[in-house]
Amino acid sequence: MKPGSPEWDLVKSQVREALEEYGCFEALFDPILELRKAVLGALQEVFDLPLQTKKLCVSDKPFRGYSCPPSGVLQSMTVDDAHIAENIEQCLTTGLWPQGNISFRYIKLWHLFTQLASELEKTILKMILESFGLGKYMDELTDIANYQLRIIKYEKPKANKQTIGIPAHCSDTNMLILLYQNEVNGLEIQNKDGEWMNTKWMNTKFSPNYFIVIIGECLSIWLNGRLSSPYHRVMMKGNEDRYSLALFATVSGGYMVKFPTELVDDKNPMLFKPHDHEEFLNYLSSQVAKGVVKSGDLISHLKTYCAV
Ligand SMILES: O=C(O)CCC(=O)C(=O)O
Ligand SMILES: [Fe+2]
Repeated sequence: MKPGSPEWDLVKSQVREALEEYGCFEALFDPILELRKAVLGALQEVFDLPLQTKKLCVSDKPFRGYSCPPSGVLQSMTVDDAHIAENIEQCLTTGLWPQGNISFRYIKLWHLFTQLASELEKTILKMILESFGLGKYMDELTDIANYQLRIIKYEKPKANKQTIGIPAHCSDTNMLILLYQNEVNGLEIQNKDGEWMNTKWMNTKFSPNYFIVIIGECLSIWLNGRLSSPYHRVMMKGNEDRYSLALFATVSGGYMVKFPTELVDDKNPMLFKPHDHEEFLNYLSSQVAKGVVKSGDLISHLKTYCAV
């Protein structure tokens, strides 16, 4: 799709409409089909490793590395700047397979996945910016982009009872989230009337070539509150494990997230102070450590942090 073509303009207006109404949409993206089997197979192999091995995937930055919250339903591994293959290599090779070998296949796969998904993300971001007449900021936001890749496993419920995979939250503190999953549905997104819509609502038949795209808090703040991040959660039922890959497109530390002046006028006062995103994550992590912030909190920590 060429920027400026009639098709581009049509999709751009659909993206804007969907984000205003739901804060999310489904994007069909065929190039991902080539990687699907290998990428999902690799996820399964990684999460099948012993717990002590997975725990070796660590990071000195908060909310990266291996994580397994107490519920035991969910496990995840997050790599920062995953568009740089060495970062995936460092997480997998030094952490999980010090002897190399097997990990090189995964590095290539996840790097390719990140590259493909980030291309899609850039197209979507460009459409969003253009729809607000802010296309000139695209280069700046591309320069400071950080693509975090999170791989996630949700255990199938025990005793066939529905369980919570991730509690409801609207607090993904990034620009855009692109979610890709195996055939086990479970993601639910809340609409403006407070009703939970599952992925079936978005796609009556599961299709292996789609991403769910959700707007994150950081972009909502950058847009001075013009679009909002929807509450979403993962509910597990049935007798199969769910695997998903989340590409969190975020901003690099050191960059001050500040909305463009075009978005402020007499009718639209400034709602948020500029912030350095990495500083915010350090602050949030200290609040989690103190027990002040808990998983399942229904507030937007970033918006509270930046509110004027
Ligand atoms: O796995 C999914 O589909 C959702 C993941 C999610 O919402 C998150 O990691 O914040
Ligand atoms: Fe989320």
